[in-house]
Amino acid sequence: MNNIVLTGMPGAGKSTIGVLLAKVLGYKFIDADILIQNSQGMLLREIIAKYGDDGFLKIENDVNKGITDQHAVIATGGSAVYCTDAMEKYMAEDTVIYINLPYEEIANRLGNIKRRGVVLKDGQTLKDLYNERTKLYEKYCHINIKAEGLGIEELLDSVAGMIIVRRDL
Ligand SMILES: Nc1ncnc2c1ncn2[C@@H]1O[C@H](COP(=O)(O)OP(=O)(O)O)[C@@H](O)[C@H]1O
Ligand SMILES: O=C(O)C1=C[C@@H](OP(=O)(O)O)[C@@H](O)[C@H](O)C1
Ligand SMILES: [Mg+2]
Repeated sequence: MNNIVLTGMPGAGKSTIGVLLAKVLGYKFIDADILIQNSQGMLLREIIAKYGDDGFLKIENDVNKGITDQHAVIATGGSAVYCTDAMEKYMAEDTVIYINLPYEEIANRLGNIKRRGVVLKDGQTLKDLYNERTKLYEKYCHINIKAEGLGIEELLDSVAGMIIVRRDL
């Protein structure tokens, strides 16, 4: 097993869990969103405003594909699931974990999603986005964690447990 890659909707807790998981496993922690910001010297929402959704996704694909670290927990951004090359590389080389939450729980966590910077087409609602992405998160994962109602520590235990089971297979 190489890297652990966390995917899921914005607000699912990828970044929060990722850093804690890295400590538990003794791995490095990489937040792909921070790599994207550093690569452009701009905030995510500024990159989206400047280059549009497609331009942002190209940068996101390149940044994720370009990660060469090993033994790292990688928190991807929610839109990484559209980055086909990067997701295929992650699926081939790493363990991809989808943090799967019901729509209502995501909606409650995301107040102003525009401020965070989300790849959302004009007229598309959060619900539309959730439905569109769910199929992709399910396609590009090795482990689908049902995280409904789990607090941070409970989710951490669940994810770490699944990784240990998979290692033992
Ligand atoms: N298991 C959890 N239960 C409740 N709130 C959580 C949980 N995990 C994360 N959060 C909260 O949800 C918000 C989004 O978390 P974040 O880690 O930034 O998500 P992501 O990286 O998936 O977008 C934060 O306010 C965080 O504190
Ligand atoms: O889902 C999205 O469209 C996005 C999620 C963000 O990351 P988080 O999932 O960590 O919030 C970030 O990559 C970018 O602003 C786009
Ligand atoms: Mg994040």
